[in-house]
Amino acid sequence: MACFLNCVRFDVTTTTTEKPTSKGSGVTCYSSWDDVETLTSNFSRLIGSGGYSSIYMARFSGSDKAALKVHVSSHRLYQVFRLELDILLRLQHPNIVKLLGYFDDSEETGALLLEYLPQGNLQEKLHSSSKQVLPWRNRTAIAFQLVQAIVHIHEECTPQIVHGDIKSSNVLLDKNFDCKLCDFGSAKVGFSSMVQPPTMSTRSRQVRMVGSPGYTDPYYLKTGIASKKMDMYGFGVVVLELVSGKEAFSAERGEMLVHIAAPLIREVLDSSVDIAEDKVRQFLDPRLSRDSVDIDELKTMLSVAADCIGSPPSLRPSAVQVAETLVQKIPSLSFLGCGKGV
Ligand SMILES: Nc1ncnc2c1ncn2[C@@H]1O[C@H](COP(=O)(O)OP(=O)(O)OP(=O)(O)O)[C@@H](O)[C@H]1O
Repeated sequence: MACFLNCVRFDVTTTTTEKPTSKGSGVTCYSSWDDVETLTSNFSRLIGSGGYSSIYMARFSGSDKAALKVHVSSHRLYQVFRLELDILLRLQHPNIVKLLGYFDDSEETGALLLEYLPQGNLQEKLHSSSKQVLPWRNRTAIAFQLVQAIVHIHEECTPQIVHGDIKSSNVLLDKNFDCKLCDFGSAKVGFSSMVQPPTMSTRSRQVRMVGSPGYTDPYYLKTGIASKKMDMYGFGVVVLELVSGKEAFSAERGEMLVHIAAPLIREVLDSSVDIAEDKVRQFLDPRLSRDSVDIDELKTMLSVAADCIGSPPSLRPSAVQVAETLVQKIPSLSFLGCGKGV
């Protein structure tokens, strides 16, 4: 799909008398903080929070549910908001969270009004103690939809975008468990494949470099060089989560999933070894019935994850290559209409 490029930067004047305006893109620009309070019924229901923001339930156009992401009262967080706003204004893709509106005081407070995803984030879905187990076919579809979102930002947008923080809590699910990538606050814009981040203060450098435990590309940690391949690393970890049902990082045990999976991954990458079916199945999320999962699909998911977290980054596949592999080797994806456009 062609990237939505007709984005304009809007200068917003904060007054309490102006009415919200709908721009050509269908994105509403709210000019008063009162509007934001009204949308969220005075911030009455918190539905999520992250390192940079708080997310509240909102009502859009008086009735439709929406999510309001607020970055308040800090110049640094305002810059994160501004970056995310500029990016979301450019993006239009079925697997990327949709921007409905925003508030911007041009100084230190910003808010993004986003479509509401009722099934929350993938991390909660996979790792909470809820009895509801995400079926295998949804897991393969989520992997495929996520990689399509990455194809869009890496290859179809001008300038290209590296997300910079691919992880399961940044994958939201709609009522059909279709996935939407969110949180572009760590994105890097405008490079073809690799770029060294600009010089940063020691403090902000630490914030950026540490990343999300369990998901951060070791190559990025070592060099500070961001690239599309760091997104592929994060994607590989999410696929390991989908397969195993294990968290990317267990604070309790101080364990990273990539380390737990390492011996199996080594065998998967060693094409001379035909791995025993039993060994592969042992890695599968124990909440899934073993018989419900086709062994070849399981091997495909593992081998995609193995390639994506491999070293050096230059040998990792592109998002386009992963999308092609998934659709070729997991026939159920074509039945779901997932193969379109690949
Ligand atoms: N549109 C939405 N619909 C439903 N829930 C949402 C929505 N947007 C965000 N959330 C919830 O809020 C959480 C945090 O959102 P998000 O990752 O955008 O915030 P952040 O401050 O950028 O977090 P991070 O610490 O990852 O940078 C999500 O994991 C999800 O649970």
